[in-house]
Amino acid sequence: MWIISKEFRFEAAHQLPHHDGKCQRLHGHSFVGIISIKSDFLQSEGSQMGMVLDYGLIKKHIQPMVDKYLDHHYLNESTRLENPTSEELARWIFNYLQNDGLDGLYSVEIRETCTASCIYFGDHQ
Ligand SMILES: Nc1nc2c(c(=O)[nH]1)N=C([C@H](O)[C@H](O)COP(=O)(O)OP(=O)(O)OP(=O)(O)O)CN2
Ligand SMILES: [Zn+2]
Repeated sequence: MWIISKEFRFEAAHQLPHHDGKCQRLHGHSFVGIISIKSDFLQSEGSQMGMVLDYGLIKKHIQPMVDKYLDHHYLNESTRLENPTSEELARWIFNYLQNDGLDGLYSVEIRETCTASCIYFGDHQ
C-alpha cells in the first residue's frame, strides 16, 4: 500500500465567533494543507507508470479550489463555514476534492500555525 501527499499553502483570514478567547477576533494565518492519496497498486503503463497518481494531477484539483475559496479569502464567507476551525476546514477541503473527482483521497491535513494542526480522514474511517 502506498500513501502519496501533495502540499499547498495559502494565506487567509478567519474568526471563530463561538471561541471564548482571542480566536473570536478577525485574524489570519499562513495555512499549510497536505492532501494524501492511498492506493494498493501503481499504474502499470503510460505516462504515470510506476506512480499512484501524478503529483501534477493532484495539483490540478487543488489549485482552482485554493484560488477560488482559500488564498487571500475570508474563510467564514468563502467556505460558508460558520466556525472555520482547522477541523471544519479540513473536512470542507476533503469533501470539495472528493466531489471534484479526486480518486483515492485518504486524508487532508491542515496546519494552521507552526504548533497546531489536524488531520481529517473522511467519514468512513
Ligand atoms: N481544536 C482547535 N482549536 C483551536 C483552533 C482550531 O481550529 N481548532 N483555532 C484556534 C485559532 O484560530 C488559532 O489558530 C489560534 O491557535 P493557537 O494554537 O491557540 O495559537 P497561538 O498563536 O496562541 O499558538 P502558540 O504557538 O501556542 O503561541 C484556536 N484553537
Ligand atoms: Zn485562527
